[in-house]
Amino acid sequence: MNSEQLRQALRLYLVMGSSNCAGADPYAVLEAAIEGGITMFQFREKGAGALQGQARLELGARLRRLCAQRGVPFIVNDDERLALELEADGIHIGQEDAPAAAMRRRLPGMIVGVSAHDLLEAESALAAGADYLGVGPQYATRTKLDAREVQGPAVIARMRAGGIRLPLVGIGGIDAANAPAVIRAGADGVAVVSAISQARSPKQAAAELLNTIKSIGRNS
Ligand SMILES: Cc1ncc(COP(=O)(O)OP(=O)(O)O)c(N)n1
Ligand SMILES: Cc1ncsc1CCOP(=O)(O)O
Ligand SMILES: [Mg+2]
Repeated sequence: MNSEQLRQALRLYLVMGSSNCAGADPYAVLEAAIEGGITMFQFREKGAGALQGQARLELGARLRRLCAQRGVPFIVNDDERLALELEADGIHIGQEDAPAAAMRRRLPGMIVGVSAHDLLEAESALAAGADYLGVGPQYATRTKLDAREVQGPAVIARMRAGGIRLPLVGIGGIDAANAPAVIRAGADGVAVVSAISQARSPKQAAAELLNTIKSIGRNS
């Protein structure tokens, strides 16, 4: 996937694990979200109540197959071994995870996404060979209890003004109402958990977010 294709894939990025689905079946939630138009998926089986071991692997394999059937890139959060086992399209790592340069070397051909909270981290991720950045939390989030301070879209504008041209998504507390500010600040797309996975209709929520993003267009 070239950088322009990756920008397109990042437009509406669903990040989700079984504990984010308010009791609903994660397979059904992902299927509905794909019907609504999500363009990328990250398997993030993390936090209280998350599946472990074989159950985690089995759910990951089912979600991976669904993404492959529907042509949606499948990314694994944090776990290099799981990414290899599931033949993922990529991995997403944060500042507290394995170094991006090592992932780049050890997972040839995979997309490597890196979390960045400021211009310095964005520059380091770029130097380490990151393919895209996840920047947040943009707004208050109840999904990630150890999230850093809320940054607001201004952090994305600062990265763009500082010369960061990498494909980039905002994450954290994003919904259809505030997504336009994130895109206008220079993001290629938005990454969301609860706005889709906990919506009454994940399909409708995804479709509404995608329409909103399309109506703004890209700025970077
Ligand atoms: C697209 C995207 N951006 C940021 C993150 C957060 O990653 P990280 O900081 O490693 O935190 P955890 O998700 O691992 O708790 C992400 N997962 N995806
Ligand atoms: C994984 C992650 N990284 C920064 S905020 C966040 C959680 C975003 O979840 P939500 O979209 O429900 O606020
Ligand atoms: Mg992580």
